[in-house]
Parts: sequence; C-alpha cells; structure tokens
Amino acid sequence: MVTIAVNRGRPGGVRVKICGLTRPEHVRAAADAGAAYLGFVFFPKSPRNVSIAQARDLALEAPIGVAKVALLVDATDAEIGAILAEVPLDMLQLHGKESPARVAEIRARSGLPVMKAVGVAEAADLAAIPAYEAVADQILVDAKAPKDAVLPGGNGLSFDWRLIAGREWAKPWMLAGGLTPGNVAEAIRLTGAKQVDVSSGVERAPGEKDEALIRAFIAAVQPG
Ligand SMILES: O=C(O)c1ccccc1NCC(=O)[C@H](O)[C@H](O)COP(=O)(O)O
Repeated sequence: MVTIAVNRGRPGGVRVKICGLTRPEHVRAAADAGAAYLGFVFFPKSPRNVSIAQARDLALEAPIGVAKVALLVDATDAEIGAILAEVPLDMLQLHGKESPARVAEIRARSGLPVMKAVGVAEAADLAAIPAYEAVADQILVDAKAPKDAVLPGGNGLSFDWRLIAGREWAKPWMLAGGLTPGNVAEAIRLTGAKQVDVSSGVERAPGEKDEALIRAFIAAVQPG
C-alpha cells in the first residue's frame, strides 16, 4: 500500500477533504481551518476546472502535511503525465468510469496513491466497491450523478446514508455527496465515516468557494 503524508486534525478525528479549490486564499483558508486534503478538479466542463499552471500555484500554497489531490475523469496517460510533471501532488482521485484494471494501471504508472469514486444511489451500487478496494488505496463513496448530469460528481446531491450505516470496508474510505455544514455531523453519526469530502456545500455559487462555509464545515466535523 502506498502511504500519503496526511497529518492533520486531532488524532482519531474525522478528516476533511475540501474539493474543487480554484483560488489561493481558499487553499489557505481550508488548510488553516484543518483540512487534511485539498482537491483540484481537472475536468473542462466543471465550473471548478483548473489549468495545470493554476493547480501548480494552488498546490504550492498548501502547507506540508496537507494532501494535494488531483481529481481526474477518465484521463489518458498523456494527460496524467502532463499534470504530474508540473503539479506537486500526493494522491489521484479517479472520478470517471475507470475500470479496476485502469485504476491499477494509473496507480502503477503514477506511483501515487489513488482514490476511486464509486457512485451510490441504491444498495446494489455498493457491489462495485470490493473490486476497486483490491486495486485502490482509498474509496470515495459518493452520490451517483443523475444520468443527464454534465458532471459525474460535485453536484451537491446526497444518497441515503442509511445504505452504508455500519458498513466496513478493507480500505480507508471517504463519504461524499451533498454534505454541508448543516448535515455533515448527522452524516458522520449515521455512517461512521472517518473521512468526509465536500465541494458544493462550501460554495456560494457553483465553483465559488466561500471561506466562512469552509470554516463552518470543518468546525461541524471537528467541534471544539
Ligand atoms: O466538482 C466537480 O466539478 C467535479 C467534476 C467532475 C467529477 C467530479 C467532481 N466533483 C467531485 C467532488 O467534488 C467531490 O469529490 C464529491 O463528489 C462531492 O461533491 P459535492 O456533492 O459537490 O459536495
């Protein structure tokens, strides 16, 4: 297993990933508030899409110990290579239709830990997880995007958290999908998640992060 340098938050506390960052002040706000992971979206159709140069500047703002994650959607080897050549990263998040074999290939070629997103709308969707656990370092248990959605994630939609209440997987996993400062404590209570990921829920408009919402989200996860 590849390990990553995540060293944030209280020991045993729930770790937070703030995804879809596009501005240095939001990187600093998320890191200062205690985020363990910072996500940069490489998907041109997204309002959170960043160029390689932008991502490099954002990643260089992150303090040591905060994991910098590139979110990729069915990226080619050439695309991944171009990103890795410029951006100091700690992890790749695969958010497309990558097969388990492709996940293993990307992990081997990049030398980085990979987190595979699995979309959940109903109990049957959880059956996809074991095959990805075998090849990925982490699993992102996210809401499944609607069929007609432009984005395969980051839509601010939740799934029924009761579907995974009490579930345990062999690999570390993160809960995502429609989390907000107002509902994340309940989501953690119901699911037992040790890591949570948010994008839309800390935005004032699509792609526009809000520092106060970032702080409120992390405070709701890590009270006191
Ligand atoms: O955020 C995007 O624009 C995006 C585009 C393409 C694939 C995935 C995308 N986002 C995923 C995430 O930001 C998170 O990992 C997660 O799905 C939470 O999203 P949200 O429901 O908005 O909190």
